[in-house]
Amino acid sequence: MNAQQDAPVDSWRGLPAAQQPTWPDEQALGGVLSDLAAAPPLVFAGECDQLRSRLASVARGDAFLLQGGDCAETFDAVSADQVRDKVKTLLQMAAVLTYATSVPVVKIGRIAGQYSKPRSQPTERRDGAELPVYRGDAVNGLEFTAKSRTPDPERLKRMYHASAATLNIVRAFTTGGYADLRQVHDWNQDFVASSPVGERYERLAREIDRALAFLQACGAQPREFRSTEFFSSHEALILDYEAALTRRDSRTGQWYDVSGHMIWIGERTRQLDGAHIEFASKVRNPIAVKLGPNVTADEALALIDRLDPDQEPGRLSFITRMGAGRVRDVLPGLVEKVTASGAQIAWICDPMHGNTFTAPSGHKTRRFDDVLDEVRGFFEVHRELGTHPGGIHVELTGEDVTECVGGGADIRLDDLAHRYESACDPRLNRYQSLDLAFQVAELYQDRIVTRDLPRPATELLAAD
Ligand SMILES: O=C[C@H](O)[C@H](O)COP(=O)(O)O
Ligand SMILES: C=C(OP(=O)(O)O)C(=O)O
Repeated sequence: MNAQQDAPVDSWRGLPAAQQPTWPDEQALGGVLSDLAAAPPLVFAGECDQLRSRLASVARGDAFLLQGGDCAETFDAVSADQVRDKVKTLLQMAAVLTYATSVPVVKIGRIAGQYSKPRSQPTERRDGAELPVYRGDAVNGLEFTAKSRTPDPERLKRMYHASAATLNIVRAFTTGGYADLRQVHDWNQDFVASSPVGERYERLAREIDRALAFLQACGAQPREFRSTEFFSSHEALILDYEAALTRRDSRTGQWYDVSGHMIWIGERTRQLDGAHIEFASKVRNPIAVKLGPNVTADEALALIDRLDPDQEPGRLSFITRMGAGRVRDVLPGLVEKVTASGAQIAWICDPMHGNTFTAPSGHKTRRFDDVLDEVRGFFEVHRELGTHPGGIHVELTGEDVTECVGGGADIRLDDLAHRYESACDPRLNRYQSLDLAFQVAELYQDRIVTRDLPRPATELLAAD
């Protein structure tokens, strides 16, 4: 790949760019950006193409997407154990979903680049003091002091190195034997045995067990048992960073943002005439856009015109985050109009961002039941319209944190302070994530039955 300086993708500059940090020292920023422009790519164009083709299957209804990870990654959490636990949780969820959906599950982490956050307010007040709000480790520190909250461009370099280290660990875990499907299934069985609501999931776990035993008895040792494809993604928020990591692909001459396989544009930065959409329109990565409850179908169609004018399946995904109370009202009109336009979009449900509230203790939190209800609404709408519920996008961690309430272990509002570690929004913990995967699996199986599609052959073997 050629370095970005050869012919920068520059058309976004000069357009209104929401949510950008105010760097105190432009010269220092310039130095950092030229170092980043000369740095090796974090991902390769061919890998982004591979993901685009996997997402094309999602858009066509032949695959399901599981995208998940931290709300905000932090530099301190770049450790083998923490990255492993996140990947492990996603692999466990994916195993259940693969069985239930009988289609490939495309796995994408909110990982190795999710270091910047759009915020509702520019400043935060505590005990009479007002300071700039925390915008993610790529920009400033979480600690409430003037020094820590001052944006520091050197952090962009730390983001690059943290992403590289994380990707290295992810690649090792997903291809080095750790992801072996039989081992992942053993972990799931442990979860079913130890979860207070595990009984509910026993049937599914037993069916998977039998399917694996059957394949083993047949002598099947597919490579896919031992390693798995796993892609990275993050919100493309700080455009100076993303542009510095944009390279021309020597094979095709096209531009790729090599900071991650998929990038998404958030609900707060998706203005049609804004810099983020312009930047995303110029790179060949698969792109996702978050759509909140106030989006109009015309806006969605205009986004397709800007980002996917050739209507290429896999190029564009819409991640809807309507809230449990709105999804059934807002989503149908949107899906109907987009489908009528002929565009093949992958529809993904983010059941987190429309369901946040502040607990009496002051913690931002989400109810597991609301999360599940939004996913249920998403499935209902797609079932009604005969369209494909393409996947879920979730904020989660592999740790036993107490940030969201409810789920099998029934975390209560009073428990939130016990282990609340998110640097920004609340994540499902490991148990809540697996609960969600089992429940989504059930929803998907209901859909298979409803649409009268063939049941998974392995399921027919499991005569309950
Ligand atoms: O993750 C999403 C946003 O960055 C986050 O919800 C914004 O939070 P705020 O409303 O506390 O700024
Ligand atoms: C900020 C985020 O979401 P949204 O843009 O949907 O608010 C996010 O997913 O981190």
